[in-house]
Amino acid sequence: MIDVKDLTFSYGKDNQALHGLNFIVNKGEIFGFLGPNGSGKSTTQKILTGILKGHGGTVSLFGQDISTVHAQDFFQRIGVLFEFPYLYANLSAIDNLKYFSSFYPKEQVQDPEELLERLEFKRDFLKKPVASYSKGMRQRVSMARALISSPRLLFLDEPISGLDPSGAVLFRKIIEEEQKKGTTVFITTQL
Ligand SMILES: Nc1ncnc2c1ncn2[C@@H]1O[C@H](COP(=O)(O)OP(=O)(O)OP(=O)(O)O)[C@@H](O)[C@H]1O
Repeated sequence: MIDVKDLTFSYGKDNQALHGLNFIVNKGEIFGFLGPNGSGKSTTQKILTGILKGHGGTVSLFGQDISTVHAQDFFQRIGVLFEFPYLYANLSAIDNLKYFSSFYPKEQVQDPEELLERLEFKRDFLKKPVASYSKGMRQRVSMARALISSPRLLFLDEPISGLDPSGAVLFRKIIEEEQKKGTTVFITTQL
């Protein structure tokens, strides 16, 4: 599902973040990508999810080199939970999810309300703006955003950050449920 060969990346001339990284993730695996602060985890995930361009080496997802795949086709097949939640602060959880769903074919999209219920999101806040949410609530909406398109490949950057212990247990359960459906999960986390 993921094949990374000799991956290199530099921020500018003198700041090489990745020096020849190699790994393979098989279909249906939950793959933990671990490393201390500054070791290049987020940089790698950003390259794998098409956000950061200009890498050296090759990255293949679904058996295709990502630099040759059409952007829309690529984004419709993956789900991403970012390190910093990319949500619209003035929109509610439901409206954020409706907006992000509009980028995917209808038959692929999950019902936002059902998804948030699965993530044990407080019903009272469904229609309140994201700006009024706690960190854990935002993380639940971000997870819903990653799952909204029923992706076959899921990238999760520090998924349990900001969650209390019961939230962390819930997220682990959801990740395992996704794996049982055949989804491949790439989890970035610190050591
Ligand atoms: N936007 C950027 N501009 C310049 N250098 C960057 C940028 N983002 C990351 N770096 C550098 O690239 C290297 C890898 O950083 P990266 O954020 O990928 O590591 P990380 O393993 O995800 O760290 P953390 O666990 O702290 O999130 C670091 O030396 C960092 O300073």
